Amino acid sequence: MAETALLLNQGSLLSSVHAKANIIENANNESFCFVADDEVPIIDYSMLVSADPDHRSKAIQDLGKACGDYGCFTVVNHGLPESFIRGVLEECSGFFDLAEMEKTGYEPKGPADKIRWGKGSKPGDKREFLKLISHPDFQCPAKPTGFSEILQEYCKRTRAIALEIFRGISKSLGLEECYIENAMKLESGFDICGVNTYPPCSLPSNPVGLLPHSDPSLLILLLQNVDGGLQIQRNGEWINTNVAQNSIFAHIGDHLEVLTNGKYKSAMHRVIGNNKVKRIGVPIAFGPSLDAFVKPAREFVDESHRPAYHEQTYEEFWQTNQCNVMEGKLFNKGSALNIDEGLIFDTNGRLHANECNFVEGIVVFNTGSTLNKGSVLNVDEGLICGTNGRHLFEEKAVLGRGSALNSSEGLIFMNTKGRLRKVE
Ligand SMILES: O=C(O)CCC(=O)C(=O)O
Ligand SMILES: [Fe+2]
Repeated sequence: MAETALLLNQGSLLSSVHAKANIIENANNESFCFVADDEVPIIDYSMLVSADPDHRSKAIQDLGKACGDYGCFTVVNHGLPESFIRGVLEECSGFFDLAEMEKTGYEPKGPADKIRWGKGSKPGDKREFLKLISHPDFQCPAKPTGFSEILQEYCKRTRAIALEIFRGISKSLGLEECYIENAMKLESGFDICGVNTYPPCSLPSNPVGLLPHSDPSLLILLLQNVDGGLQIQRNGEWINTNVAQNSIFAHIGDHLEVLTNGKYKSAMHRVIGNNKVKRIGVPIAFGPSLDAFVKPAREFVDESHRPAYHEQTYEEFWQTNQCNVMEGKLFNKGSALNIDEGLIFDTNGRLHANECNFVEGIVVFNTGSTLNKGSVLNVDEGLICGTNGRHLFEEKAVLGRGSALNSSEGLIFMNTKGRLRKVE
């Protein structure tokens, strides 16, 4: 992997920065400094849309492997001009340069907000962010001049790229090209564009800029001004994403995981800051239509692959996760879940198979548990706690590296060397 993280645009965000080297040298051996020697697959978009069937079929094969093995990939040769990308990043940066009073008008007021601005409030969330609905009705702050226009154009052009990727993904799953598009009613897909900035962080204190999470939606395309900083988790280990100049990072969202019944899993990711430059990240999350019913498609369900996810419309999902736009997991803190005997959650609070076994990285409420139907669970960053009862966990459960379990209501589940331990 390249040691040098290149800045992708010019001007105030200019020059090159050794972000990766700084992080590793200064991180005091804490968990974030361990980065596996692995690289994110690259998808050549021009091959994916090629008229040559051999090129296209090779690209589809690569795409399927990337989705199945990594849950993410870097898109190159997507056709967006470099000057256009630079312009988008500059205008996004310009929004954050506005006087604070221009931005506070977009502070969240209620679930109907179409534009939200705010700052990360948790330790490990150093972002200032703007979130807006980019489809079906594009919403954007009017200032600075030119911001809305270029961002709208970017969202439109990126959407066209995302649709081609969805066609490739459908084919890679052995389905009709338009399968995902039709099943998820993407013509009226609910897309959210995020614009994030992270100040340079003072190392060697904890440099996490955004805590580990997966994103709702089907697919996320992310533009960033620095090559370095975004990490994804694979097989329990963090790997750096090597996003070369003018390329776009893509990762799978939770709802594609649901639709494929876990065949293509959403990518856990986080942002590590650097001590040189402010980072700009522009993720667009392409989601189903609000009225699309998202559940494991029958093509992915059989005797040995039972439906492993909750079924709901995309709108129902947002209704129970209103305040967490682009910030987390399918089931966030405060979600009220109806618990059936034997439901399984992974350490990110995602609902898994309805079986009573322990699997690596998965926490199971077994049938002997006094967590009853109707219990409310608060799920937060690997912390799983019941508000009305005991949890029974198998002693032999093993957690994947990077899991963080904490205390809950008198029971502590510790992740010491990856082993789950129950403390009375
Ligand atoms: O800002 C970034 O680079 C990534 C942000 C992200 O993962 C998110 O907003 O969900
Ligand atoms: Fe994210």
